[in-house]
Amino acid sequence: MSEAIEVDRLSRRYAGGFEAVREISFSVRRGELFALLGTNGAGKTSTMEVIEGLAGPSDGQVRVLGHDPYRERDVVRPRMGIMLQEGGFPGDLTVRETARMWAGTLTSARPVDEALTMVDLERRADVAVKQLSGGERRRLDLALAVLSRPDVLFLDEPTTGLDPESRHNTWQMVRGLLDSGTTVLLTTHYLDEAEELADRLAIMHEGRIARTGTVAEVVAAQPATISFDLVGDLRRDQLPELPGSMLIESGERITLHTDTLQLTLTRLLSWAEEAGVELSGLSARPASLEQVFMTIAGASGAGASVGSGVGVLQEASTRTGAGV
Ligand SMILES: Nc1ncnc2c1ncn2[C@@H]1O[C@H](COP(=O)(O)OP(=O)(O)OP(=O)(O)O)[C@@H](O)[C@H]1O
Repeated sequence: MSEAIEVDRLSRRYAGGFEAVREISFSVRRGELFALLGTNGAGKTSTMEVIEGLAGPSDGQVRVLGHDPYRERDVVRPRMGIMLQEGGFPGDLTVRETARMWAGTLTSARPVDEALTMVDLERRADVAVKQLSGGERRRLDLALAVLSRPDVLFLDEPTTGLDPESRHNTWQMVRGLLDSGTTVLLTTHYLDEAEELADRLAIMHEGRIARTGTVAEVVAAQPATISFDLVGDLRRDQLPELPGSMLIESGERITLHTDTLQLTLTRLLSWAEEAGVELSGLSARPASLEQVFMTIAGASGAGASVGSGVGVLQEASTRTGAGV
C-alpha cells in the first residue's frame, strides 16, 4: 500500500449545520510531504482533526495507514505524531521534564535528549517551559511530535513565530524525517514553506479544494505575466494583437497575462524589433504560488467561481486585439 493517507469525499458539519469541509478528496503517498494551504477559515484544521482521528467525518471516508483513524484510534494513534498549534503543557515543568512526561505515554519513544537536539533545544533542557520564547515553545511542540518516531507526522503551522534561522533549521529537520520515510501532512500560511517542502499540495477555500498538484502543476495553471512601460511615443493602440492574452493598463504600466508565455513574448518582441520600439522596464515571469493563492482568495470576493483562474482580473481588463 503506497498511500499513507486517503481522504475520500470528506465532509464535516458542525452543530447548527455549518459545513466547514465539503466533499474533499486527496491522498498522501508514503514518505511524501503534502501541504494543506488555504485562507483563514478555509477548513484546514477541521480537515486535519478528522485525519488525526480527533473527530469523525460527517460524510465520506478517511484512512490513515489503512485504518479508520477515528474508530480504530488505538491502532493508528501510536504511529502518528501530532504537532498542535498550542501544546498546552504546564509551564512550571522544565523542557526535559515535559519531554520525559510525554515520552512516558509512548510505547517506544526516542531518547528525550535526541528529540531536543533535533529541534536545537538541548541547551534549554533545564529551563521552565514558561520561560521559553514563543519560537522555543513551538520547537518544543515539534520535539514532542517526533518523540514517538511517527510514521505519519502532522504539522499544524510549525514555523509560526520562528525567526528565519529557526525556520530553516526546522525545514532541515523535516527534510531529514522525509528522507527516513516519514509521511508529513503540513498546514502553513507561509507559501515559501510549501514551495520549499511540499511534494504536492492542496489549496482549500470555503471548505473545498480549489487547486491541487505539485507546486509546478498548480503554478502552471495560472497565467504568466509580461509587463512594460508606455513611454516616449509608444501608445497602447499601437500594440500588436496578442491572442490569448489579457491586457491591463495602470498609468504608464502595461501588464499582460497569458497562458502561453513564450508565444506571447516572442510575438511582442518580434513586433518591437520590426517597429523599432524599445519596451522600457520589460519583465516576463511565470506565475507564483502567491498569485495562485491571491486569485483563489479574491475570486469569492468578486463573485467569480474558484477555479476560473483569472476571474477577478478579467473584470478590470480587456483582451489585446479587441479594443486596444
Ligand atoms: N467548533 C466549531 N463550531 C462551529 N464552526 C466552527 C468550529 N470550528 C471551526 N468552525 C468554522 O469552520 C470553518 C473552518 O474553520 P477551520 O478552523 O477548519 O479553518 P482553517 O482553514 O484551519 O482556518 P485558519 O487558517 O484560520 O486556522 C470556519 O468558518 C470556522 O469558523
